Amino acid sequence: MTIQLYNTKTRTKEPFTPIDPENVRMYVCGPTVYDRAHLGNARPVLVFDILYRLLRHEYGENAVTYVRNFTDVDDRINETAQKRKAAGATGTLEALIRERSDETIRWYHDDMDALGALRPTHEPRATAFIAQMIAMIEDLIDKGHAYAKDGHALFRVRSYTEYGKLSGRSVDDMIAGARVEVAPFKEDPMDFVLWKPSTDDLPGWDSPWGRGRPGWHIECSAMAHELLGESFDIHGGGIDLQFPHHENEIAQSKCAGHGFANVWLHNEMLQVEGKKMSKSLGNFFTVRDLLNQGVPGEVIRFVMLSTHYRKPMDWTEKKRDEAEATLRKWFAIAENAGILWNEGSLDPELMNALADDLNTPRAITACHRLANAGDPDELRRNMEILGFYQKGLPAWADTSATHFTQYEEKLNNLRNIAKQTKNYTAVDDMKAALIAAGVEVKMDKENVYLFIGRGFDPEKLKALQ
Ligand SMILES: Nc1ncnc2c1ncn2[C@@H]1O[C@H](COP(=O)(O)OP(=O)(O)OP(=O)(O)O)[C@@H](O)[C@H]1O
Ligand SMILES: [Zn+2]
Repeated sequence: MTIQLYNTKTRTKEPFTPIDPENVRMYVCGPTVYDRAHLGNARPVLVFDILYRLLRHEYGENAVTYVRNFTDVDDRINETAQKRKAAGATGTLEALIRERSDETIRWYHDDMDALGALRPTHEPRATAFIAQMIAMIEDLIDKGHAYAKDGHALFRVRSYTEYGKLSGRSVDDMIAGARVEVAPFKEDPMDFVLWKPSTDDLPGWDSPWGRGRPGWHIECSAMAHELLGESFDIHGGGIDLQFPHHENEIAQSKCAGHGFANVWLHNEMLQVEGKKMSKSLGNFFTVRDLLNQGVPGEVIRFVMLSTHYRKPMDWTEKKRDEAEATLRKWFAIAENAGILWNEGSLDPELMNALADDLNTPRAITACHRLANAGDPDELRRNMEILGFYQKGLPAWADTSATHFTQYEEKLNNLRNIAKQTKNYTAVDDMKAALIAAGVEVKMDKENVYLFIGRGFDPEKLKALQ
């Protein structure tokens, strides 16, 4: 199978050839861990999860190294820690900063696990690689690509003639269009920060330029180099990072003499009314908000994969409902799979779609066809590669009749008693509790029938026992 990927660097779809098929290497820019991830942040996670699965399928489970970092040097993390300290929290500021990053990472894992995203091979925290960042900056200064001034280290953008190639802009256009900061310590307004001083009340690390902290861009260059080597195959992230973040990563790494990434992949944005969902615009909701509203992780995943990653998309109730209905149908078929469901091959149309620059909408169409054909083993196998079937059948889609029998019997008994006593309170109460647990209740003269409804919560159901 030939995997084709759209390389932002060349603006063409290219056949993918790894440097070393026994160790295919991918780096994706991860989150700044200051707060819960919003739904937009989940898009790159799911897109690169599909690519990770595809590469593992093609080259072998142990032949792919996937690195996604945590940016844990950030003013917004510090602010929360400072507020907690001011409110009387015990511990040093460093400890409170660490606590904030730790809890955000925990949330991130919980949320992305719920979407069925596999954990990357390495999830480095920037603060664990400060020494490598300092070494890389020193090297750039030695080579004349960077300079130190007033406690800062800056990258000399005009020393790298290829600057702007990834995003297809010239340095002068970028100066005209971008918000470049003019500062007394800069030779040129385009130059960007590799290292900056820290104030006494904030965390900092000793460096040849004084106590300070790294700029955001050097973090990714240093971690990618340390964990993936001089050259690697794929670098990914959202299109919002193409400039300046990725442009700067390339400049730093190339000038340090590294080959860096061969293929650049960028996912388009999740939007709200035509605008990027973002923290700064305030037009966001978190993955956890949706999960708490009873939207299953599989449904979120389905909606996200229904649009090709290079197209902008939005989240709508209609998409959610359709995704939920489709998955219910698929799970109802796939749950009848036999123990050897994993033995057969994957559907060629589905695999071709994924190999064609991760065409997940076409892969989903192929899955629809398999569902209509009705072979549970085959459907389950193909749902698995799309990540819909991670930990067995999800409770919300469990349609097995026995699941509800005890509750149906109990409600029926209550009704029989009520028919004698003419007091229906207990029946109405149980019905209300079932509905609150997301169960649909239907009754005819003889029987009670229960079905899984919207927002089904097995825990609430258990409380009714
Ligand atoms: N609306 C979006 N749609 C798709 N991807 C997004 C969106 N917003 C951010 N991303 C991606 O999420 C990842 C994590 O980004 P980062 O931590 O910088 O986001 P953030 O600063 O929390 O978000 P914001 O951009 O809302 O301020 C990056 O790969 C970024 O490209
Ligand atoms: Zn990055």
